[in-house]
Amino acid sequence: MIGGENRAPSGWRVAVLGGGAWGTALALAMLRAGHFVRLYARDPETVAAIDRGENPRYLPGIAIEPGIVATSDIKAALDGADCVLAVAPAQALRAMLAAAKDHVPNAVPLVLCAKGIERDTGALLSAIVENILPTNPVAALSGPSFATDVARGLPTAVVVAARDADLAADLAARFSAENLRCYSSDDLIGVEIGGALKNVFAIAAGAVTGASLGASAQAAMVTRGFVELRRIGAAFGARPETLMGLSGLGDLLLTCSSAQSRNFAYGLALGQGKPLSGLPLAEGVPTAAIAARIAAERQIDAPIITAIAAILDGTVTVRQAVSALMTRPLKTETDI
Ligand SMILES: NC(=O)c1ccc[n+]([C@@H]2O[C@H](COP(=O)([O-])OP(=O)(O)OC[C@H]3O[C@@H](n4cnc5c(N)ncnc54)[C@H](O)[C@@H]3O)[C@@H](O)[C@H]2O)c1
Ligand SMILES: O=P(O)(O)OC[C@H](O)CO
Repeated sequence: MIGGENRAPSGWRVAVLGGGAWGTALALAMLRAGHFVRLYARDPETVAAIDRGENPRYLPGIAIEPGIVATSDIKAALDGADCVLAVAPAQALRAMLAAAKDHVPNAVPLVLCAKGIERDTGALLSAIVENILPTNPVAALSGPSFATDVARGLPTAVVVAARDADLAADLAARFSAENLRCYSSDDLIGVEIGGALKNVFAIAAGAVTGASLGASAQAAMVTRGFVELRRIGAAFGARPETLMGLSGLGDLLLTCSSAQSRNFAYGLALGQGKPLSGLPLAEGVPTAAIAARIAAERQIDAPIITAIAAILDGTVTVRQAVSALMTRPLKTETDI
């Protein structure tokens, strides 16, 4: 057991796994919601920095208020946890859960906070949890929420989803605080799909801006991208109203309109022909590849996703992709 527990009587012991931008911001959000928070960061330098009240690598310039117990010992982070937030990048989730597996208390909720689809398998992140931790109920927290905004305590609304509506509502109530408003949903798959696919379109939006294709092209891309998101969502059984909500349309609008988004910034560099190596995490890169494969396998018309995947793997240039998209056979707009 780690010392220094200071949770409110009604608070939970929340284990946050992942010491990057989002893990640190969510640890702060959980602290402000009255929980006792342990933050697992595999990098001891991050642990030392959080102990000093900062995380300069991932949240530069943001003060980390005292109260978070940081550790690079995953067993200690999980000991006695009432709830676990998984905040490693999507492609690292399986490895992190494998390391956590023997220490996650039985039956406590595992809340997915990453946004992506596993590139090698096409698995949604909830399927990975259900495979590795079959006795832990899965939830997902998603929606338009930049880590810096949440860490600064700026007003933010997200959705917490679980297959069990009562669990989703309970988690949403426990996670909400003055400046974090959590809606609940029982459409876990819908929330996952929206959060994963919006990253691909954020890259596309950045590329449109970077290549100076104009505001009209930007609006067209976001609108038609949302059609693709809805098509793929439907194939996975997502409810349309979920895709219209915070985790789908809401997050699409945020990340397609702000260079604060790392996916948008990645696309911007792509469109400008700048080097891509060394840029921060852009979850849309692996998700584009697997989403294009899923669309092809399931015969879902997803030309923008396919174009972004082809640009990212170097098969076509941005200009060639735009030309191909603009000269596709005409169709009715409502033909989704
Ligand atoms: N940053 C945001 O604004 C934000 C907001 C909402 C959702 N998200 C999502 O949260 C997820 C994480 O993003 P982030 O912003 O924290 O990324 P980040 O690059 O800031 O940090 C990633 C962290 O994960 C850790 N990590 C990587 N592999 C690991 C492993 N196998 N085991 C343990 N830790 C591992 C890294 O050490 C790092 O601390 C992504 O899916 C992202 O889409 C991010
Ligand atoms: O910086 P991005 O592009 O990873 O986006 C962060 C969040 O997903 C925004 O909701």
